[in-house]
Amino acid sequence: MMSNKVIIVGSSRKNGNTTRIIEAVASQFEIDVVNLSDHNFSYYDYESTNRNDDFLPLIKGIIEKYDTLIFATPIYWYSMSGIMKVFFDRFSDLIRIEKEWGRKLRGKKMAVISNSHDFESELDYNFYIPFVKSAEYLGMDYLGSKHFNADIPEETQNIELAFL
Ligand SMILES: Cc1cc2nc3c(=O)[nH]c(=O)nc-3n(C[C@H](O)[C@H](O)[C@H](O)COP(=O)(O)O)c2cc1C
Repeated sequence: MMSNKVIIVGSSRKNGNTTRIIEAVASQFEIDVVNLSDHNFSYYDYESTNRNDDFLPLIKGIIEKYDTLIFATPIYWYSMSGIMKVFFDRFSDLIRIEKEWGRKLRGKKMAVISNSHDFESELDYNFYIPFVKSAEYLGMDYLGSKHFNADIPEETQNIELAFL
């Protein structure tokens, strides 16, 4: 069955906490997964000299196939992971050189899955603002977020995702 939801994972390690949590989410909810580590793309370039790297085919494939994009990232320095930030920066290509693809994001849905060694109630800063504001800018509907404590493996059993 083709799912119209995809989890886009961006972590500095491929077999770490984020991947483990997302494997559990994906199997419980039958959601496809794209791991950014499987793709080669570089940080945003105003000259677009990297226009032939993996970013454009990757995002176009995601836009064509899915209506809900769930971004999964560990918390690194109170922010999304570096690879996820680079992926987000490349959305500027969809605003500058591939505008028709940027417009196709309008009306799609965005959600976020984060993890760290804290409980969600202990996050005393708004980690999710870049996602909320980016969704708003891109015309996407922000559904919400779910935070996992990577030290509590039981959290990945019987997961409830309020945003789905
Ligand atoms: C570079 C780096 C920065 C981190 N910064 C934070 C942080 O600001 N707050 C926090 O709670 N945990 C922080 N952590 C811990 C990670 O969020 C946590 O270990 C997470 O589960 C790692 O997921 P991963 O295995 O997919 O990398 C950091 C870890 C790394 C490697």
